[in-house]
Amino acid sequence: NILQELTGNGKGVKGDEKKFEISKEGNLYYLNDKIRKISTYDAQNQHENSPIISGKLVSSKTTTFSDPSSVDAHAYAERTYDFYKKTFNRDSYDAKSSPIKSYIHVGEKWNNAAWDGEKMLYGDGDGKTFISLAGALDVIAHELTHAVTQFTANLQYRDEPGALNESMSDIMGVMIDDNDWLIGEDVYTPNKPGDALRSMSNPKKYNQPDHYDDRYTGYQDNGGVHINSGINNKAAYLIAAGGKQSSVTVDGIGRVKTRAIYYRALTEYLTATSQFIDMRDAAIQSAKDLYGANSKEVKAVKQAYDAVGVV
Ligand SMILES: O=C(NO)[C@]12CC[C@H](CC1)C2
Ligand SMILES: [Zn+2]
Repeated sequence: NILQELTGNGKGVKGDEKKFEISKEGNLYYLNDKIRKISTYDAQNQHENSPIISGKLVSSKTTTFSDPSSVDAHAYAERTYDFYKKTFNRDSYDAKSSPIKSYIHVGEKWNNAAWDGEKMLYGDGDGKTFISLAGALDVIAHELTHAVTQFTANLQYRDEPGALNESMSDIMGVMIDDNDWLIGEDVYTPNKPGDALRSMSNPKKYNQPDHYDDRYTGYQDNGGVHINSGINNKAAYLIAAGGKQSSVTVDGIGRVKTRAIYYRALTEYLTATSQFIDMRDAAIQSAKDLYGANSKEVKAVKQAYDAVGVV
């Protein structure tokens, strides 16, 4: 049976008008997209580590929704769902059209967002480091890509596999969001325009390494998962945009082919314990599968991993 489409509207975290799919039960409207199976809940500031975050499905007396975090969490989850379906023909994070549940207002001024293994959690931010983290499409795509990774390569969340896990989420985050190579810029430091949490084109700008010889080998951050992701992020940037690093020149192949290579590597070749060298091999093999063994795309992948010292 074809579900009747019902369109809701509201202003997002940045004050921009958005439209999205809702449903009506009785005399209330709900953030429940029955077509994509996406629903959005208010966690009412329950702590992010509480075992079970019960939440209230966001409702409204009219088709207009007034909570900006709920508007963006819902609309951006739809955008991410559509990106994966259209770009990779993947139906939700598990490719089995599992429902996507998002919880906003998690914690107190929580400067974070997370996929907790079964649902999306968004903090409101403290208003200085972050504003509501639901307000950035690249953050939502980053988090939902953690879910995709969990159901595919399932890269362990520590050391080199963990940095690759993080990098995959950054790569898909920038691919879906817009034509920049920045992560979190829409919700990071509201009083400092023009900065970002991370840069894939210039990881060092935000204290990430861009070469394997400079990798972090300590114990913080699960063995540097948000630090060493910069190395693979730079490689992905170079494959797409081209450039020169450590006297290696890469001839870029564009964002569309780059994301196809990484999606294929993630879903066909990477495993839970893949190291950076395995990422290089998986990307080369994926490029061969997609474009041919002697293609310029394969050449670009090899050059990029040479440039970041993963050889
Ligand atoms: O990289 C992350 N999680 O693994 C972040 C940290 C701040 C943004 C929301 C979640 C990105
Ligand atoms: Zn992450």
